[in-house]
Amino acid sequence: MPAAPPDGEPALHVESLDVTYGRALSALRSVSLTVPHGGVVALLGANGAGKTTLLRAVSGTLRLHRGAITAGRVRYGDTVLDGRDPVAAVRAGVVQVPEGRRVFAGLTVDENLRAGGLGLSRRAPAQVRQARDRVFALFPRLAERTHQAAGLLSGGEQQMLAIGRALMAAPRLLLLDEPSLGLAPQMVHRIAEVIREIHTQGTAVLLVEQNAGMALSLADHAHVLEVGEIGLSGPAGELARTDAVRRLYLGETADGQGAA
Ligand SMILES: Nc1ncnc2c1ncn2[C@@H]1O[C@H](COP(=O)(O)OP(=O)(O)OP(=O)(O)O)[C@@H](O)[C@H]1O
Repeated sequence: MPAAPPDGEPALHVESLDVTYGRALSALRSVSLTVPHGGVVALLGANGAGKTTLLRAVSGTLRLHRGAITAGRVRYGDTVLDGRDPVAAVRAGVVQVPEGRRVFAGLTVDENLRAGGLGLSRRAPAQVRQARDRVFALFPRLAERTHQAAGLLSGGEQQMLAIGRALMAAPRLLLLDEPSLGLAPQMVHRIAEVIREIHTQGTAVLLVEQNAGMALSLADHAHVLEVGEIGLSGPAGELARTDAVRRLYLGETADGQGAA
């Protein structure tokens, strides 16, 4: 892995990015943002705004979905990422947890975790053990279920496993796509705590969330995507106070009350 930039310095650079699917569908237009080393950045937006597409462009999984970068570029430090090579992204230290907590249902918890470092050059068993210990410290429930088939875990536990599997690659930047989707409030709270802990341990996070309240409480900085373009950007606390974000994403009515 290349050397990390100093804390707080931009590490991920998305520069004037255009992405299309197939020949015609333009999903992102001239999107620019940065994620600082060790920072948390939230990406909000309505369904279909292009949030997942942006994560795919960074994690190198665009091509799997017939998408391509047609202008601009993505780089992590000095490494240019072309949207087509997930292994290059993992080697640069960038790992995505896809939406829908896709775990290997027929494999055990332990086997799922072992799959997490694949693509990296062979690591010493001690390094793998260290990565797994870190995951188990964050998610004691997984430690109690190492030999259980992942498909038998609850939804929240599967989300923990999906995050844990990504952490096995010891990322510098974790891309999280809707980690709270479909989870009970208590589990959403737990996932938020875990994201905070991951950040405290020095991993940067780019967080896509429909739960804007949670995302803005975790992030330093946030962007709102509107139909493929960045509409609003700013410090998370400031964005949370803008009328548009309060109404559209935090469920407040025009008189400032919470929606029923
Ligand atoms: N594989 C694909 N092929 C064609 N079009 C796609 C593909 N994936 C996404 N799109 C389109 O690209 C646009 C952006 O979709 P994307 O999934 O990135 O949005 P999103 O903000 O993540 O939405 P959601 O919150 O619903 O997941 C949408 O118009 C969507 O229909």
